[in-house]
Amino acid sequence: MWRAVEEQLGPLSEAPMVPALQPLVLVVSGPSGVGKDAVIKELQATRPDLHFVVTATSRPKRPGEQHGVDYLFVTAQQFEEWIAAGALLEHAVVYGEYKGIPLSQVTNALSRGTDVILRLDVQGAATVRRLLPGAVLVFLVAETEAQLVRRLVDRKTEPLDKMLTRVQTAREESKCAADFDYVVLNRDGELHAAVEQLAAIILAEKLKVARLGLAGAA
Ligand SMILES: Nc1ncnc2c1ncn2[C@@H]1O[C@H](COP(=O)(O)OP(=O)(O)OP(=O)(O)O)[C@@H](O)[C@H]1O
Repeated sequence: MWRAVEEQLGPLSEAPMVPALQPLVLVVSGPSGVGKDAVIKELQATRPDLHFVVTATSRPKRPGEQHGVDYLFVTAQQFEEWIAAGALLEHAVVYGEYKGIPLSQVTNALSRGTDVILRLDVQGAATVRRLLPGAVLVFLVAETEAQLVRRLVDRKTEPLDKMLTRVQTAREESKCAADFDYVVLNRDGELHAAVEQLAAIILAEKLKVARLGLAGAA
């Protein structure tokens, strides 16, 4: 039968129908207190195949945070040297402290074929959209503004003046969802559901025809 098919239609190709999946860059963003760190930590626990970029910051460590794990805690001077050397993909002053993404972490992971997860504030996400147009941008939201502030208050990491700035900024940033590709609702007590949704986004994005280079291939 095989031979008959080949005789009628010519040799049957053993070439893969689908090229190897390309690594992607996924940005998790959203206002302060929405749960970016919490969601990323939970995703990290189940997905050793992803590279979670360790953001550099000049802000002081919060209790329980570890250098090189939660953030790279560096001095403002070190930060400025990195900026001058072009060693950061993106950087900004957020609530009076530097935050930035070491470029080498991103390029090294992508060249190994590994997907990269970035945690960025809203202005950083906009910068990455310009620099890496293929990046997938996810906007995390809480159920309500009140819920977001409850989380920040319960976290007990900000004094009142910093809290006011964060809530005011969150008000503005909450209007930015339209600049993102996906919105994920991080409901209180349902972190796991938000993490599952992120994993679903990663999978769907990797299988997109355009990303596989198949668009217009016919
Ligand atoms: N789904 C959830 N249910 C209950 N608590 C949550 C949930 N998600 C996050 N939290 C808690 O809310 C607080 C804020 O979360 P987290 O620190 O991850 O926010 P963030 O977006 O990273 O904030 P920032 O930008 O200020 O660093 C933390 O104490 C975290 O444990």
